[in-house]
Amino acid sequence: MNFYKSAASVIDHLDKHQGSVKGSLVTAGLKLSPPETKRVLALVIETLKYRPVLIQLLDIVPLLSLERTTFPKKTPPRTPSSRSLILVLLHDLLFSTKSRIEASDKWPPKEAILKHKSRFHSELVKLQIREGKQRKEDLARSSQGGEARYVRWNPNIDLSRPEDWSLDALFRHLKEKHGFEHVEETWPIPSGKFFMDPHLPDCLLVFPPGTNWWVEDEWYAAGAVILQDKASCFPAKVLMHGWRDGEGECLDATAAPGNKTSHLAALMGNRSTIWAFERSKGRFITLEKMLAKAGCNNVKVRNSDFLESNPRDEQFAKVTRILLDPSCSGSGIVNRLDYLVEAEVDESDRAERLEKLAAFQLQMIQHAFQCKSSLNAIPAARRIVYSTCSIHAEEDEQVVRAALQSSDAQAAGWKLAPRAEVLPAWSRRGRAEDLGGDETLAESVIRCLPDQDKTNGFFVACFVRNSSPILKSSAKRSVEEMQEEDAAFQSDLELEEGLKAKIKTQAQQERARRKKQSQKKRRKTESTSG
Ligand SMILES: C[S@@+](CC[C@H](N)C(=O)[O-])C[C@H]1O[C@@H](n2cnc3c(N)ncnc32)[C@H](O)[C@@H]1O
Repeated sequence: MNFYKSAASVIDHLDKHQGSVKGSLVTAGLKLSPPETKRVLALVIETLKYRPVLIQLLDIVPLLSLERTTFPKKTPPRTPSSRSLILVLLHDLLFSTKSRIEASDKWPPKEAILKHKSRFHSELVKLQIREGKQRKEDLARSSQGGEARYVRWNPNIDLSRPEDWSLDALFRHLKEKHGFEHVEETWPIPSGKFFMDPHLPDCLLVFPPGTNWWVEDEWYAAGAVILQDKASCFPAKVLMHGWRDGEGECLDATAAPGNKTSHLAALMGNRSTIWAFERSKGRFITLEKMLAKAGCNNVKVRNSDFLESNPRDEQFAKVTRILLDPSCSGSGIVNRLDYLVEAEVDESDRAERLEKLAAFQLQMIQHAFQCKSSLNAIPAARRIVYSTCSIHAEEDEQVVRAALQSSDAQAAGWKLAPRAEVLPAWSRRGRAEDLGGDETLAESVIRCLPDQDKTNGFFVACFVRNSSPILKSSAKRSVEEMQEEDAAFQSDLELEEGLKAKIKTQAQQERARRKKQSQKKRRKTESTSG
């Protein structure tokens, strides 16, 4: 295999399994001499440094579709993906010291790329100007990383305080105090601009990398904005799909530091109850502080181990939805490049560590599967979201598969929610090969890849069961109930499809209700005093 193909195979392998570059050389089955190893390692690391820029260029010059014959969508087994091959070749053409691809001019992949050489060069110059970089080398991924900074607007503060902390007020604040202008989604994000994220249009603001207006800002100090990566907002969003007031309560089994708990509280309009478990004493203190700052009024915190809780305890009888975001390897949190060059970790140590984590994660899911009411023998919990910030299939799809196959799942009828209920507009889904080849299961879960999705690496799966006291079978539901449910579902879809229908935020609705109430009170007082 030639030098470029070897490097591309390593990148494929890293994307799939993570680990160090050196480790990937071995596990990708490449047998190279020491000088070849050195050369391949250097190319992989350099390509990964420039990957965000290379991907932006490939969005503008879509080589995969322009040169489909040379770069097929599916490549034969034991050959690298076309995308990774293009990345390493393009890296050498644009960023290597010799600015050329070191292969015969007759090699079809080189020929195909060279056809578009001048276009790539001119687009690179444009990008450099847009980013304000003097040298093209300055486009390399820095240790700050990322293409965006995400900020979640927290409506709980607006709901619980007399002042105006609404989204509109935030937009005004950003314009007047920091000179930030609200625009439509644009990549790369121009400096001084921000937009609402198309997948979370009601709460997530997207700023250019390097933004830090919140330092010593009153909105941040008040807890009205929370710094939270986009992918980590997905679990609460998926868990609360179709939620209505009066449905029941929620449980967050692994809550600290509390970002997802406070997001859940916001999606519940700060009403009903969230039971929040945290095992560690130190992290529990952080959780309490965080929830107080975020104005969460509906959380009952427990400094205890979820696995030691009794899932059939009467106090949890009303819990219909559970969030499970257990400890994981954190391999998706990539804001530094150290994982690329870390000393080679012994493969067997790595496998053992992942095995232990996966066993714990599975145990947590199975414990949650048992949540049901002992009062009336009607299962209450009907929706469980499992998430990790890991990109290892061992902690993601493989745990989900084992959970589905467990006797607890089979006995209680737990299965995966369909894609339509799990952020359907998010295109990167699970790996079928780690779900027994089942494409439908793979479609049901979400994956995020660092660099490629402008988020941390992340995984979300949603288990559901039908035997719920709330969702009656369609035969028993009235036409009105079904229409209402369809409407709720449709509105979720519309939001997610990025149609950004002008919806009233919960805070606006709450303020209107409060205003109406006080007008009513005033009229009453006026009529009695008159
Ligand atoms: C990935 S973090 C959760 C992050 C949190 N969901 C957030 O978004 O801010 C996992 C947390 O679960 C806690 N934890 C791990 N095992 C637990 C258990 N069995 N019961 C309760 N908490 C647990 C850990 O101490 C850690 O704080």
